[in-house]
Amino acid sequence: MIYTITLNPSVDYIVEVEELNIGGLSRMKRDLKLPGGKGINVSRVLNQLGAENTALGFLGGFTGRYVNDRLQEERMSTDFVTIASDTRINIKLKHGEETEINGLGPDISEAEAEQLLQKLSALQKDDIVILSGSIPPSLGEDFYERLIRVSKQRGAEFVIDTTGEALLKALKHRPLLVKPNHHELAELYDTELNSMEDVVVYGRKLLGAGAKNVLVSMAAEGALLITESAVYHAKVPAGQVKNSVGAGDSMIAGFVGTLVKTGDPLAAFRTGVAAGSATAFTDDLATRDQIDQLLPKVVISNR
Ligand SMILES: Nc1ncnc2c1ncn2[C@@H]1O[C@H](COP(=O)(O)OP(=O)(O)O)[C@@H](O)[C@H]1O
Ligand SMILES: O=P(O)(O)OC[C@H]1O[C@](O)(COP(=O)(O)O)[C@@H](O)[C@@H]1O
Repeated sequence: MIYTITLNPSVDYIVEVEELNIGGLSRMKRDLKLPGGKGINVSRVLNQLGAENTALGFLGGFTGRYVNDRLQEERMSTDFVTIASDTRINIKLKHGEETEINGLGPDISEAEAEQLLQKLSALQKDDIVILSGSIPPSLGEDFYERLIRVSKQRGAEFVIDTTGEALLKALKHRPLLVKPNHHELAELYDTELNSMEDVVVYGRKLLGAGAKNVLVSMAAEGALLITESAVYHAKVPAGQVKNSVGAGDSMIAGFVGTLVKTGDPLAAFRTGVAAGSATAFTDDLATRDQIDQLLPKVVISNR
């Protein structure tokens, strides 16, 4: 069974303006509210792929109820801890470019945090826990490590998609997969990545530090899969980008969902890339049909 954990869900408020008048008034051309947060996005795409999973994390207030209602409409399996504070609202501003303003996240008490840790005591050997997104400051930077320790004690594997110290600290616990984008990878090692070779060199460092599989996503430039035995590059299929929010999460869902089903990292990579691109080419997250259509158009080569 796959579990996703979203410590910091959101209502993603997508706003499109013709022109952005900083310091003046801009009128919206279009707006859209979506249930967000990285693990929640992973769960929604896993559902599309028919991969059984349960979404865990914290939800609170009117925004938390909105996210929960939307997930129930999609008949998702969820087991969130209800918290006293409001789930955040993240602004995704489209004005030719995409500008994102993400909230820090709500206050979460130790008692609420403990409730989530308790839920992990039901994990079983070979379950997969996907830890995705930022940590609300009230939980403390080491919260992922607490979740990883409990997961490992129960014999579960884990995937982690976060940034900075929290990612570096997780590596020694041997994640099944990490998926930084190329900007996050550069930031992690305080460097600049000027070529694909540079990306491979720094991607391999993540492998050396403990990750079993490394995916480095590079938006329109595709992605790299780096394993102990090989390095592959995938070119993305052609298409019109509508909303790339959630592309990385979709990629993780495609990869993990297919790896669990087939045990084949290359098939998993192909589905991951197709799912990422299918999400970039649609307003909301990708559907199964959209992913299936792109699968044969993903070109993978050995590096
Ligand atoms: N502009 C795009 N065109 C085609 N595919 C894209 C585009 N943006 C993202 N994708 C797909 O989604 C994957 C993840 O996107 P990326 O933006 O790198 O991740 P993140 O959302 O984590 O920053 C990419 O590897 C690619 O397969
Ligand atoms: O927890 P963070 O890092 O603030 O990210 C949360 C945001 O990431 C998203 O999950 C999208 O992530 P990706 O575009 O990286 O896939 C949004 O739904 C959400 O607003």
